[in-house]
Amino acid sequence: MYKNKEKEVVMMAHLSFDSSALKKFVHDNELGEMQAMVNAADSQLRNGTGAGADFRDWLHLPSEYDQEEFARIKAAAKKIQADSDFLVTIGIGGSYLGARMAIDFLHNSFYQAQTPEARKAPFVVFAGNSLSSSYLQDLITLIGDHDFSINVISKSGTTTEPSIAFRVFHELLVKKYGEEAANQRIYATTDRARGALKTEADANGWETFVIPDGVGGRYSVLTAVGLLPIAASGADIDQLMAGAAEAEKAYVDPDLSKNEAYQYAAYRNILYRKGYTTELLENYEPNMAMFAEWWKQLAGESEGKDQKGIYPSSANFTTDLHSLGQYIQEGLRNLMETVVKLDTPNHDLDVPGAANDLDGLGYLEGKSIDWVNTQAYKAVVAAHNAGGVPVMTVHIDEENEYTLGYMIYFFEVAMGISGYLNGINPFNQPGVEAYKTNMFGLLGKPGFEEVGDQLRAEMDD
Ligand SMILES: O=P(O)(O)OC[C@H]1O[C@](O)(CO)[C@@H](O)[C@@H]1O
Repeated sequence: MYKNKEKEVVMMAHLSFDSSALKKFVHDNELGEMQAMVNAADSQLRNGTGAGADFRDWLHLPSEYDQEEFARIKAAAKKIQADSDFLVTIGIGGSYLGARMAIDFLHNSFYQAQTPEARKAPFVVFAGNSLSSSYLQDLITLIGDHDFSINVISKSGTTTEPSIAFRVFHELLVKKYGEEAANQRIYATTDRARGALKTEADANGWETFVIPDGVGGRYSVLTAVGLLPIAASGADIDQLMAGAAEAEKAYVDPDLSKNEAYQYAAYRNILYRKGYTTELLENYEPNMAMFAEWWKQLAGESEGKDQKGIYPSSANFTTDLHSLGQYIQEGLRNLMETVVKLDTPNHDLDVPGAANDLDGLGYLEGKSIDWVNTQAYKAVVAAHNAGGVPVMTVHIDEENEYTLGYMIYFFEVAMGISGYLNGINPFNQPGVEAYKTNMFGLLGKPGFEEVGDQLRAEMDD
């Protein structure tokens, strides 16, 4: 494995935030001048004096997680591993993205195509995150006669997409195993006491796990929402929580010279006020593409409200340098970039030699491919910087559970601070109801008839 001394230092830090490429965009005095505002945001977040204070329980999840529930999650994961080839994980938004990104991040890039023996765990598949009938049928076909279990995840228990998918897979499960045995294969992650799913689970004896009241969907990956599917996939959730717990300690001091998560929040705010209104989260590892999708919900639902907020987008490098790269270099100058850069890959290879040198790559013969990747990253930072795009970098040492837990907490705490810095409630999401109301109207849901009539009339116009 390729390592150097500099990387060893980074490894000890697990994660480090690098703002050195911002010099052209942010003066030296500006960060310090944010300190008073950051102190106020910190107080809102830590003391519950800000809007949305009831949804801050994610802050102490890593250190205070219910140990009885944690043990049950691990036991359920073991049972699923023993009796299932597939775990159908049903949920959407915060009830989906965390588990999905973590499983991609923590496993072989071709996890999905591995044999069960190589994977040493069931194939965790996802449903209920779209309304595509083809997707559902393709998944049914993939599962075929294999053994499977279901983890249905919904705080409300009435979200349309997962509810439909759950009906489909529940029916399939009962058909395959009979009602009683099917009930032993359903794991419901939902509200502690209320809601449709909790009621149904209790009535049927399904094992249930809790989405705590004070944790919103996008902050729930370190609850059973993420932990059960992640554990079932064979990943080490003890290490995931240990990394997050370390970050919980690391990002507690509001002093901007010490707290890198707060620095990130402050720099985003400084840049946003200068007109950099879109942020691209970028990676140089294909298995981090879903991490950006998780981050987009975290940032978008937390900050995009009251007609303001940074628009969260993403790009996957180096592939998107050959598509979005043109726009980033020369398009509308409202972009900022945050790169998640992996410093030590799980595997490294050398560029092979070739008898002839027709592709002109001879000069790279014997060089590590990760070294090439890192030079590409450095080259892109310099090019985008010159082109007028501020770039920040979050360096992570390795792709493992510990680092992922650490990074999850880094971004969560940064978004909380960032939201308060922008004068909004970072923990609600009132805007997501608008499409639901219209959809319910068009679908004819009882109580929404008037909306439906009005929409149909407008559409006929
Ligand atoms: O867990 P539920 O209630 O099904 O909600 C799923 C997702 O829907 C939202 O409420 C809004 O779309 C998200 O915040 C949440 O993560």
